[in-house]
Amino acid sequence: MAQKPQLITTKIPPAAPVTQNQDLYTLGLLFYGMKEKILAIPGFPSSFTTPAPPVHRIQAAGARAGGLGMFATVDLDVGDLIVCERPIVVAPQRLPFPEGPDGKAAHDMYEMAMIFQLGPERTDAYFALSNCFGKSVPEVYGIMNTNALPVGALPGHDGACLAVFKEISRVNHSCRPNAVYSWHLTSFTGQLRALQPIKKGKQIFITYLGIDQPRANRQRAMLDKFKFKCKCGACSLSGQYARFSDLRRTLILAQAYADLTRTDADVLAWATNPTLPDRMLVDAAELWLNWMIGERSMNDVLLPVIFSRLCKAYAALEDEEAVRKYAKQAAALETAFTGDDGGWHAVAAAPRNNIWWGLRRKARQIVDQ
Ligand SMILES: C[S@@+](CC[C@H](N)C(=O)[O-])C[C@H]1O[C@@H](n2cnc3c(N)ncnc32)[C@H](O)[C@@H]1O
Repeated sequence: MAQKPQLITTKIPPAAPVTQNQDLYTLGLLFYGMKEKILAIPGFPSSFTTPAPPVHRIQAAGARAGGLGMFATVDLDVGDLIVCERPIVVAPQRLPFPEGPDGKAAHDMYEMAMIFQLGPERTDAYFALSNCFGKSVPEVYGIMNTNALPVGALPGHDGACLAVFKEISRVNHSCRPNAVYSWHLTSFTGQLRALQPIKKGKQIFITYLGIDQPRANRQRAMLDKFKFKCKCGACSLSGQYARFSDLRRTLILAQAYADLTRTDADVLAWATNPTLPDRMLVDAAELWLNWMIGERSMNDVLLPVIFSRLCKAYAALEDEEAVRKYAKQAAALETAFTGDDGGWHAVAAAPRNNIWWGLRRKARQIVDQ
């Protein structure tokens, strides 16, 4: 019979800096062998910085989202780092907890191990987080499922893993988010960045689940997984505005899949065929971009494709201003999603230094000869 994977509780990174700063280490509820593979990542753990003094505050969230929430304490621009932190706990998404009385014993054991290894401050921070499952599941598990954010696959385990944070886990959900969370493996941190300009005093929202879905699907999923009825701006629309929003989101999702299969070949086909209208590609790409911005549904698959098309097509049309504008916008959003501009600042700095530059004119010259 196959051996069941063994779960252990362990500190990551190693305990050395713990005495100086409790916030530097994470408790891993991991399968045996994972910790060694994580520690073997080249450069692990890399250092990280977070804004000091902080640019956010945790306070009562108000009517639209229950309990506490995170608020900006300064004006923030697209791509600005709001907070970077090591999680309190990481764990595989699917924990092989046994059912029945054995399951209760296993939870009690993990709870004890967590409290023992986390120390009082981090334990208090963990158990102060919200638990939307009440007493229907053991508390450690309820808090984990209410607050965990994705960290993808960690070395040594094929399935998805999750992380619970002291600060980032306080961010409420909106189907029109103004911030985005991302995970950085080498520094073992979660990062929160602005997805649009956020004014001082405004609440910061991320999205918990895919939001390129009609409202009914989003609300069902939110109720199922997080036990609340979303009352965000998009969910509060009525009549034709609600139908329009549903339609736009459905089309954005469909387009994201369609654009995945496209390559530069169709940009080249347009650029080198002067009989096709000049604005054929840019009109379509600007429509998708405006819809995404209108819904604040920045599909991270579609967005790079759209910006890449816009910059190539406007370079082919020799519109320096437009290339610069879209490359700057792409740099800010790419930074928001990944922490890195993805090379877009270089495109913005030299719009003519681009193999697509002037392709339409050259194609016309060839036809005219
Ligand atoms: C990760 S916690 C967010 C922080 C939480 N509000 C707190 O007080 O710690 C997730 C829980 O917050 C609440 N929540 C988050 N977004 C919400 C929203 N848009 N509307 C209502 N409740 C929301 C729900 O109870 C949900 O289960």
